[in-house]
Amino acid sequence: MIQSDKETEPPKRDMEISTATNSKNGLSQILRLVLQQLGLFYSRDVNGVCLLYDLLHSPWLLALLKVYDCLQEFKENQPVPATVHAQVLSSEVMEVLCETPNAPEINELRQILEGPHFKALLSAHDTVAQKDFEPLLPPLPDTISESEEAMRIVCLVKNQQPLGATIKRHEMTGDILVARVIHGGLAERSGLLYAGDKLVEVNGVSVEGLDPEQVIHILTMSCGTIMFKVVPVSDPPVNSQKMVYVRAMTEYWPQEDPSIPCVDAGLPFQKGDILQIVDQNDALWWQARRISDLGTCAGLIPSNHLLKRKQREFWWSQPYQPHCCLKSTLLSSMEEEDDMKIDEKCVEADEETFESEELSEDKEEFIDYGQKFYIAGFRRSMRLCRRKSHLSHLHSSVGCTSSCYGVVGAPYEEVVKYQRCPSDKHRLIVLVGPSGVGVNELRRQLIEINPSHFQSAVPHTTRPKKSYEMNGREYHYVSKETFESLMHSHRMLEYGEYKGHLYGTSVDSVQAVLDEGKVCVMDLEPQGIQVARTQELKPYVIFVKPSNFTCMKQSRKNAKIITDYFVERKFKDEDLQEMEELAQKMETQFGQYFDQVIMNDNLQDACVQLLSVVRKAQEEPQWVPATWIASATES
Ligand SMILES: Nc1ncnc2c1ncn2[C@@H]1O[C@H](COP(=O)(O)OP(=O)(O)OP(=O)(O)O)[C@@H](O)[C@H]1O
Repeated sequence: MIQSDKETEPPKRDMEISTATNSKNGLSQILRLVLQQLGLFYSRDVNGVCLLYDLLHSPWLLALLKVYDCLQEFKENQPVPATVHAQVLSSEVMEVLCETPNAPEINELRQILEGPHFKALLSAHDTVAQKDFEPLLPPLPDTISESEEAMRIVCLVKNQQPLGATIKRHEMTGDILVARVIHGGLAERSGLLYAGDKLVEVNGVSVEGLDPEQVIHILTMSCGTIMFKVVPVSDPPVNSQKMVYVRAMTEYWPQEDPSIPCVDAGLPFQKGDILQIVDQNDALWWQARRISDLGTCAGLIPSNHLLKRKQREFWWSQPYQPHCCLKSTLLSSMEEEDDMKIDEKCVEADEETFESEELSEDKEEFIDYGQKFYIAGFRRSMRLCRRKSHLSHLHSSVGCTSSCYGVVGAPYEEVVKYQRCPSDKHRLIVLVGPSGVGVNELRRQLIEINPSHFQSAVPHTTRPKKSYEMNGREYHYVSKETFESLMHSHRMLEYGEYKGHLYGTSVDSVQAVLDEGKVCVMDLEPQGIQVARTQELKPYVIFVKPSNFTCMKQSRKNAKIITDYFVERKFKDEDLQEMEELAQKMETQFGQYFDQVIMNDNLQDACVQLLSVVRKAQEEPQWVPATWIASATES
């Protein structure tokens, strides 16, 4: 059939198509002309044309368009029925025919008028002509007892999806009530069931005296249409609350929660998920959707108050651990002593070697773009100081549960979409990752791509300035008192001690970069994220993650890590294992703060991804804590 069509008349030209758009010619006429045009491409075997040709040529589409054209025609002509009582007319004709003497034509007409199809046709005609589309209801009984409650019959067709309502038993009366109707579910979409409705019958079976579980069993066993007889609640609840968006600061698994009213209605979520809260009417159980699944029906989540209570209970039930999250990132003197012992045992380098290492690193801190640029914030001592706090954190956090941070803060953080105006300062870009994963390498590469746009913050130190250094370039050299005053006034994003000197990065150093209209890129220990999360810096946090051990072993075979011992050495298997382990811990403990995760396997790919993510962070709308925006408008 298609082949014969391919050989049909030569295609008509544009003239015909333009006349075909005249409404009188109808859609099927347009389709006919399109098919003729397509015939030309079909014979030339142009890619995809066969598919389009077959689709447009399908009999169902042609039939549909004909129906459409007919309806259009009737709409324009606006036909009016000659009579709205065709059935009555037909009966009258039949009566007349019965009195008429027998003749073959009269018998034939009688047969036609008595035929069931014809009668049905006349009935349909009258229904349409009288516009009588309401269903025929049985008349109301003459006597209705005053005490009888008004009932509502609700029929729902159960398909693959759940009904979207939960039930409970009234503590005093024992009645089975609709406890809640899930937003977007079948029951809610029907508009016929409300929280508080009393269930009387399900599929003709009385629920009086039954347990909610028994009612659920009846429902589970039913398929197809389910009929509920309910006594409607006198005041159906109206949800007038505005939609709220929150970031989950902890995780929740309904299957593991024995207190959830209905496990199947629960919404599991992970740290960092953005949730749309659609109903907070219940003090204990809210209804929410993940923003990645807004089309689905909502699920139950514990309210802020309930989840906090659960976290507290869980926390107290755990064996005592020195919770690292409550500690300062500053090393205790005891840990420092231990580290010194390790240094004494393993290191044969002296201060002089250290100095020359620092000197050699200085050379790398320049990038050449015809002109020399100095890149601050990559100093070995600063990185080693960070590494120490990193390791101390790793060791002290063994056994620290993932709920640890959740207990300290709220389980949900209200968020809003924030779009940075071009005149606003840039958002601080924070890179986080386990030691050696490539945080500094990526940061360095990003700055090298555009040093006039990306910049690091200049750290502070209490160590004396060396002869070849410049205040405000390698470091801001300050006294111990000044450093400590910055620490105590919370102006330090992170700080630590290395070889008896303090090192750290201040909010003001970051601000200085942002004030110049540049994007400040810094790496931070994850404990520092909370300090950096302020309205003034609006940090966008990127977690740099290692890939699996085998891939890392391959990609890092020529790479070197800096060590405590003033030398760079090749990666060992233990380094890669430790990196993987630490990355997992970081994700478990701090995943709620990560705006983006980048896997650093192939360096070039990771770099391209980083550039794109950083651009999006500055130019596209992002979810940020509502307090960042509220405080901006209030001030
Ligand atoms: N994707 C990669 N492929 C190969 N080598 C890499 C990759 N990423 C980083 N490296 C190399 O791995 C080594 C360690 O990276 P980097 O110094 O950036 O680590 P880091 O995450 O900053 O940790 P630290 O500050 O503790 O040293 C460097 O030699 C770097 O060039």
